[in-house]
Amino acid sequence: MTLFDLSNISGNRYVTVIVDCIGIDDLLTYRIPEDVELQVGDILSVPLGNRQVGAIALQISDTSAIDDPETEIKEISAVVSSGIFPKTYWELLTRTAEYYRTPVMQTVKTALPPKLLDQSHYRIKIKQLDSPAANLIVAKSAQMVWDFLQEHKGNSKGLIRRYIQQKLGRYTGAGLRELQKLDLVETVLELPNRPQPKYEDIVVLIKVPDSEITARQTEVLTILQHQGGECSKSQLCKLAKTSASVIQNLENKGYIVISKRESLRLGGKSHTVIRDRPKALTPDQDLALQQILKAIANNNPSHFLLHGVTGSGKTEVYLQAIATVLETGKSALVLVPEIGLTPQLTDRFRARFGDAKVNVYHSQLSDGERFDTWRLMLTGESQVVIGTRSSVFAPLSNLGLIVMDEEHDNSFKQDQPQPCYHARTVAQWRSQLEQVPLVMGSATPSAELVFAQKQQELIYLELPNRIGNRAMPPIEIVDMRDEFKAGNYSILSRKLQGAIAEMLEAKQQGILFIHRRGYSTFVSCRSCGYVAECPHCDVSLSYHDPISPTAHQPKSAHLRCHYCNYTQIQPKSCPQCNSPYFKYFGSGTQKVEQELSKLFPNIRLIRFDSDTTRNKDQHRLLIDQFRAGTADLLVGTQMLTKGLDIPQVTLVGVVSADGLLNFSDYRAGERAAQTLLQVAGRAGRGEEDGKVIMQTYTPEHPAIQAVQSYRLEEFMQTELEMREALRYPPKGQMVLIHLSSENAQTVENSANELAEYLRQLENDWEILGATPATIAKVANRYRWQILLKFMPDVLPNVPSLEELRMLVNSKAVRVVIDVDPLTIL
Ligand SMILES: Nc1ncnc2c1ncn2[C@@H]1O[C@H](COP(=O)(O)OP(=O)(O)OP(=O)(O)O)[C@@H](O)[C@H]1O
Ligand SMILES: [Zn+2]
Ligand SMILES: [Zn+2]
Repeated sequence: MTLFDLSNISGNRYVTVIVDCIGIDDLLTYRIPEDVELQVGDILSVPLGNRQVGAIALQISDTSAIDDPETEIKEISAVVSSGIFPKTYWELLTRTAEYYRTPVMQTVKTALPPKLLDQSHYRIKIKQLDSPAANLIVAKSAQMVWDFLQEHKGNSKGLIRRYIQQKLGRYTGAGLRELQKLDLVETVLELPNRPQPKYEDIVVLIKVPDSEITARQTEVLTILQHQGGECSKSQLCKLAKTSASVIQNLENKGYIVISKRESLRLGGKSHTVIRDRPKALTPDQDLALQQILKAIANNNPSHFLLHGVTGSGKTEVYLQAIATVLETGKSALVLVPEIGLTPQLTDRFRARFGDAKVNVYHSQLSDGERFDTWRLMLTGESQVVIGTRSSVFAPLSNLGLIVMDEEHDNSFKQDQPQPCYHARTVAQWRSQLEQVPLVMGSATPSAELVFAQKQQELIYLELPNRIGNRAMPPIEIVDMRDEFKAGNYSILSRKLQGAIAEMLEAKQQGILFIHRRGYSTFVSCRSCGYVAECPHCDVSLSYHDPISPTAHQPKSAHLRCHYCNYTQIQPKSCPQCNSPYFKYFGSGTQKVEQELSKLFPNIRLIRFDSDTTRNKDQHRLLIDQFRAGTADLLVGTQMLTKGLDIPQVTLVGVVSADGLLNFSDYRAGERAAQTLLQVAGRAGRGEEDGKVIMQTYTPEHPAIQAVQSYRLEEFMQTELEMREALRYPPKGQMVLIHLSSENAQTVENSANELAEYLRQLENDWEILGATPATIAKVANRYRWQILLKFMPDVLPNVPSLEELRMLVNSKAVRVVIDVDPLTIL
């Protein structure tokens, strides 16, 4: 405010806040008391009705947003905590809200863990016990609070703010304010204890048993030998049913050595592992690392694409870059597609940096765990945070590097709740705001990054070969039409059957991939063609065998809706014509399982799909079992494509590539090529060579051709040219507006009216729709959509979610806005 600005003579300042109160999503405005200093992002306590609630300061200004002079603007009660967020944090959140056309409040809720604003997590501490400033206390209230704090000075953690408030009531706010001004007290967010490293005794065999020792001692050493010559002392005691003294005796005699080693919590359990050492890099890895290190050293917000075939050592490059970041006392953020599916990755980080340095953050954590991890990030200590998409908002204050692994993965995009943000887009902003490099890695880069590379907006780093120059497994394409002609009606081609037989013979392991679209098995009546449909959705029900291993499902054969989970028992006869004969369509995991058991009666299978992996530890368990060799073949869906690194796998089979290709979506080709190449990359990662067999009815499809030669570059170039011509993303931009309602007519009318209104706005955009969604009804809600297509500079003209809600103006219609949708089906 300048001296001559008369608009605000009173010197009032206002703050716009979000409050922590269920049901209140609006931004509220409060007056800032004259003697209070505020920063955006401060945590406040404000009056709301007759309560005090937590709030976050979002915007500070000289003018209030409230025009009505009659409205009384209340004062904030207190600043609970100041400066706990990184400076640019709120800018990142507001930019996200703006771009994704969603209210700030909703965006903030996505980013912050629950209960953050709860005052009981904040403590007041005396800064210096006998500070002379204590003599300067004037007000009675300040003196009361000061005396109260003195009384409790024995408590070194300080007092919970709410507790002081309970004891001293209305004096607290004003009193604390004065003490804070005199710099006598400080507010701290209570931090949970960081887990301390645990150590364990490890026994290592150094001399094989000989005639010098007793039979019992020989037995203990033999057991140790069977454990690979190394295991923890406690485990050896258990396995050999012996005591610590017997083991000590063996050390004294020189057969073993006992040493302490850090025990790491891998996959939730405690494991004692050798701390992993950095590997000597290959020249390609080193070249990539050097460029990243240069950007780190110069705080250069460069964006890197680390393009490396599967198994080329990308993770090793991340690890070494992060080691440097940690050495300089800064933190690193590592974004991964789905933690549950990649426990191996987390393990590798823990093994390299130790438990205490690595925090894992994802949505499967409980509220309490999330809150604790969050607070650990706020300490400002140097650390690595590995997490799924929402960790792009991790409040690390001294960030040195952002890594995004498998950047092409669709799970980086949020579909609900809104904002429907893409973590890659947000990560790019964050890199710029915080002046840190961003490394995006992939074996199959997304069209967005290929486009950015063409525009020279990123630095391209390549790892063209697998570690140890291991060959990429050759990919054989089997034309399923030929199988049919040759009289083979099995879902498995002769070639794939042969390869499985060979694999079993050689006692190797394999993976069979089934696309999720082909996952469903439909049941239809042989005489009248009746197909059971979900009563709540516009889809057919899928058949599930009675042998399901999860407890959630009925014991008998049943039908289930994959959209709303509606389940019913498979009827004994057709409800339409009473015929008892049904036909089973599709090639779901269960059907493939049955076929395999028929062809190879002794084959040991593990089924890996959303039926068998309901609970969060199940993924890991099944993968661990498979790794340990308890099965020959892992049969599963999409989930198998992600980062699975099992050296014994020599065969990868794709039952049908067609489900991926036959999509009307403009991204289908890109997605199919990426998925198939990722699946192929699971084979031949160990000593033995691998091979891949892909079954399809359209071997001539360009995506299949590209995958077979392991070269997506040309394919992606053609894709991009095609999309550019149509002004499709990444050159153009899209926004999808979804409307849904339990009332079919209401939603249809609203959708049509909205589309009509948008057309009249005459922006430089194309409007497609309103049309019913591909699946027109889900969980009893009728769904319509409107697609906007434009060049990126038009985005700010797209109505925001709030505006759309006003335009639709019907409580019965739910509106969702999806900027940069990944599917427009
Ligand atoms: N320079 C190196 N020397 C020896 N081994 C290495 C080196 N770099 C990586 N490795 C090992 O090679 C294997 C593959 O490396 P890594 O997992 O880093 O590859 P990746 O590109 O991340 O693989 P994917 O994309 O398939 O997950 C790992 O077992 C890793 O420990
Ligand atoms: Zn029938
Ligand atoms: Zn349903």
